[in-house]
Amino acid sequence: MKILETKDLKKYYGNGDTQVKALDGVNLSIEEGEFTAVVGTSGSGKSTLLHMLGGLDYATSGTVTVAGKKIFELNENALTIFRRRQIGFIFQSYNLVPILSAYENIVLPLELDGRSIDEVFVKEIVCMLGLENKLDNLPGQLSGGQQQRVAIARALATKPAIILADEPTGNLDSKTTQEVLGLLKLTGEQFHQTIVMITHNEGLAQLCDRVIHIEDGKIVDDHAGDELERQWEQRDIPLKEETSRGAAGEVEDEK
Ligand SMILES: Nc1ncnc2c1ncn2[C@@H]1O[C@H](COP(=O)(O)OP(=O)(O)OP(=O)(O)O)[C@@H](O)[C@H]1O
Repeated sequence: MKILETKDLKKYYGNGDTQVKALDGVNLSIEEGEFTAVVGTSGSGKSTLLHMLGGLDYATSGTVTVAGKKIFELNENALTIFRRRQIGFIFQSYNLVPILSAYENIVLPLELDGRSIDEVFVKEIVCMLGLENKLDNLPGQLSGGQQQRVAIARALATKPAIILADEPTGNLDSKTTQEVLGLLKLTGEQFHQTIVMITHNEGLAQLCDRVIHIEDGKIVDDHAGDELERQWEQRDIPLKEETSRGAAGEVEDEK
């Protein structure tokens, strides 16, 4: 089932000579349960695309349809509620509330939405992510990898239609990156989640079901992930080095 679709999606910033076409006609269709990586050089439009998919901002033109709903037809209040219920966000900087425990952070979006907490489901997520002994810790008492696992649990707990991850392992060392990404994949599969992840790391992108390359606000390539790379958990192979943020050519060469 198609869970996410964009049609001729455009986002322009500014006017006249200084206008930036951050997204310039993106057509994208994502099936439920797919784990998609969005790769591109700095300034190519990745974050703008994620913001549009998550309804954090309105587009200049075009549509985004999430779970059958054209999100830009919603007014700001309705969009906020839709976002809270249907989108799970995972950011590079974790974005946990420092004065709340790991458990309180995980269930916060449910509480903000006045929803009851499915304790059995939350426990299942927490156990899969290996957080059962860390639930009382404040974020400051957790490692970066643990904090990101809390953020993954928080994103999963609301059972959103899609999870959007912006460089979720950007602040982690390579070993923790593998661990956290492996857990994101595993929990995504277990709970049949649809995940769209921005990354600069071509090696990480190849672990996903699908890899989309974006340049100058346009999709320039869209292909399946590397089947061999995706079996890295069993083979314990090192990931490819991170691609350069600045060089468009290197991303192309990596394919
Ligand atoms: N609020 C804004 N106002 C004006 N221009 C913006 C704004 N947000 C983004 N841009 C511009 O839109 C283009 C795409 O930016 P975007 O942040 O989507 O790129 P990105 O691929 O995520 O980059 P990075 O990898 O460096 O985070 C850039 O040229 C950027 O300068």
